[in-house]
Amino acid sequence: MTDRTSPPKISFRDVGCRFPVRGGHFTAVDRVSLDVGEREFVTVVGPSGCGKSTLLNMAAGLVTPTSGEVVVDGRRVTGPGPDRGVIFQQYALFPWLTVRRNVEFGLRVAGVGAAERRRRADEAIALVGLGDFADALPKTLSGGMKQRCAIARAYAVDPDVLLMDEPFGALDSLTRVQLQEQLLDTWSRQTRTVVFVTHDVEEAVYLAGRVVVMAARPGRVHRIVDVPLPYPRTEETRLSPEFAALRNEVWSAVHHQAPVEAPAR
Ligand SMILES: Nc1ncnc2c1ncn2[C@@H]1O[C@H](COP(=O)(O)OP(=O)(O)OP(=O)(O)O)[C@@H](O)[C@H]1O
Repeated sequence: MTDRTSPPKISFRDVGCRFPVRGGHFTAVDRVSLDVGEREFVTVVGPSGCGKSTLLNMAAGLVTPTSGEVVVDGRRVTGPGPDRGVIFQQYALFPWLTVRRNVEFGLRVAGVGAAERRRRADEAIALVGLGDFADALPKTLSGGMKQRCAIARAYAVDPDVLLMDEPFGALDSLTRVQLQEQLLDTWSRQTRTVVFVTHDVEEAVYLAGRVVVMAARPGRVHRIVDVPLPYPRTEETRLSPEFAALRNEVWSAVHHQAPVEAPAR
């Protein structure tokens, strides 16, 4: 499904990010180089604080790199854009708007006319299985349904790239599995490139064609693990010995990272 021979969809080119802290700087991401192909599904895992969100936010244009650059479709990222949809762990829905109005919001901002807005919103709502709840307010929805709504909002704008930061992190494991399957199903039918940050090694392997394992202090790419399991992935995939072997490999890469040596004085 992925074409890694054509020019990359997203290129992290020697990208770094330092945040000012009292008395100096903290290097959150250090010289990361990574190409993500058109239609590729890449997951990013690593210990807490290793810079996963910062990396994603640089691709989203929400954080500016302090060195290097992120390039999408050959253009340097200088800010957010409709070509990149971002989904966070917190649903960030407007509580006073119905599901449909929430989903229409980005389209309204983009100046899409009312009829087209409605059509695209309803299509995205149906895609995430919320068709019966289009007129519901967020407070009447479960956590999983709220997250489906947030995903529908990103889908409606029809971005080429989906940047997802722990989108299922707050959900119970059953809902999480359902949303993983729905995401893969949608991804397989569309032409989207996905970068998905997670703490969950099993989730990382289940979804991805490649898992990027990051290391902390400073945040950098530690290893990249190919996941040559065929799509569509199913329960059988999760129970297969190949899946278990890959999960163990990624788990070891995350949990047995060599300690960072103190810099030479
Ligand atoms: N605006 C900021 N100012 C200062 N330090 C920051 C800022 N944003 C992030 N950091 C630091 O950069 C490091 C990387 O943060 P980041 O949120 O990218 O890590 P992460 O891998 O996503 O963590 P987690 O898995 O816990 O969400 C952390 O040590 C964090 O404290």
